[in-house]
This record gives sequence, C-alpha cells and structure tokens, in this order.
Amino acid sequence: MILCIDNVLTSGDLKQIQLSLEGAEFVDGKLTAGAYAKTVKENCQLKGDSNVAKEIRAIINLALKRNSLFQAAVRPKIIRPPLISRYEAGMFYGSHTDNALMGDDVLTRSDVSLTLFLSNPDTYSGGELVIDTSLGEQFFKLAAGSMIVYPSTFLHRVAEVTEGVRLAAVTWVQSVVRDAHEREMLFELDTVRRAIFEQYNKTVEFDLLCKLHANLLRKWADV
Ligand SMILES: O=C(O)CCC(=O)C(=O)O
Ligand SMILES: [Fe+2]
Repeated sequence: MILCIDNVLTSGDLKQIQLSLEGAEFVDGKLTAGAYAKTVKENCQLKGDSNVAKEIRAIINLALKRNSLFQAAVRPKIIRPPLISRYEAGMFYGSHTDNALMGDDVLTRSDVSLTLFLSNPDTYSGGELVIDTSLGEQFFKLAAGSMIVYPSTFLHRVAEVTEGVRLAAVTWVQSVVRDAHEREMLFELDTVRRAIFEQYNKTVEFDLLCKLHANLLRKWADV
C-alpha cells in the first residue's frame, strides 16, 4: 500500500525546520547510499552528526509518534534516524532499491520507506518521487509537511529538479508486521473496527472484529 498522509508537520514545525536549515552544512548524499545506488545519487544531505540534524530529527520523530494514521498503517518497530536531503537544479536520484538491511551495530530491516516533503511544491520544478508500481510509474510531489509511505520493495527514483530547491526528510521503518499485504489487511480491519465502534459502540460484532484483529496480529507480528 502506498499512502499519502497530509499535515504530518504543523506549520510551526515547518517554520522551525526551514529556519534551522538556513546556512546549515550539507554534504554529498553518496556518503549514505549503497554501492549501486551511489552511482545514480546526485544530491546533498544535512551533516548527520550536526546539532541542526539532531533538532530536526527530534521534531520529525515526535510528529511520527503523534500521527495515528502512520502508526496504524505502518506499525513501526524501529524508525531509522531521518536523513534531510537537498536537491538543487540539476540534482536527482536515479532508479534504485533501498538496502534491505541498514545500520552498523544494530541492523534494521527496511519494510517501509517514507519521504516527508519539506519544501512548498510551488518553489521548485521537477523533484517528484517516482515509484515503479504494477500500474507503471506513479509521480508524487506533496505539500510541505505531507508524507508518503510505501513498501521498501519498490524500485523508485527522484526526478531531476530543474528549478528551485527540494528539501525532504527520508527514512526507513522496520514494521512489527513484516509482510506488506498482511500489514495492509490489518490496517483495513482496524479502520473498519474503529468505524463500527464510532457508529454503534461496543457491540457483539465489534468484539468479534477486535478478536479477529488481535488474533491476526498475534499470528503475523514479528516482535
Ligand atoms: O527523496 C525522496 O523522495 C526519496 C529518496 C530516496 O529514495 C532515498 O534516499 O533512498
Ligand atoms: Fe530510496
């Protein structure tokens, strides 16, 4: 399931992030890419060990924690520290798959990839996240503060920015539910369960849905 979630960041969060990024030090994005992805990655990234990067990561982590749609759809177990990327005119990230395992000491399996857009789409041309799905390439360019989450199994790329600057945060999540289809079914069941509770309260049918949801989660959870 590919899911776009609006208003992940508040306008206050966005202002704070955009302010912190003014004059911040960016490095070559190739430093954090896998061996093959490196050959097609032309962007800059905020220096990972800087205070600015720590401040921004804290804002994003809080925003992910409070977002109930993200929590229900992705069921995060481990969230990698977000990378803040910057694409100026002429920059792009060619077609690649994200590494399956990430990290040095503790390995994180990338089940879900996410991009949180930080620039207003009117301020740059190009720069779409392009995901290669069974329906063909799908192009995404979201409002600043909105986020797309998608299974890390897809080939994807960032189209060349032809004008302006594209700022985005990207990261990867190891989910409690490893399999994308199982995760999606649990999310749908949970959505129906909530809707039934809102409409009819705690009925026998609601209890049965809760039992089904809990038992499937027990079966599929990888904790
Ligand atoms: O910036 C994006 O939207 C995606 C970047 C990406 O694919 C990556 O960093 O692996
Ligand atoms: Fe990627």
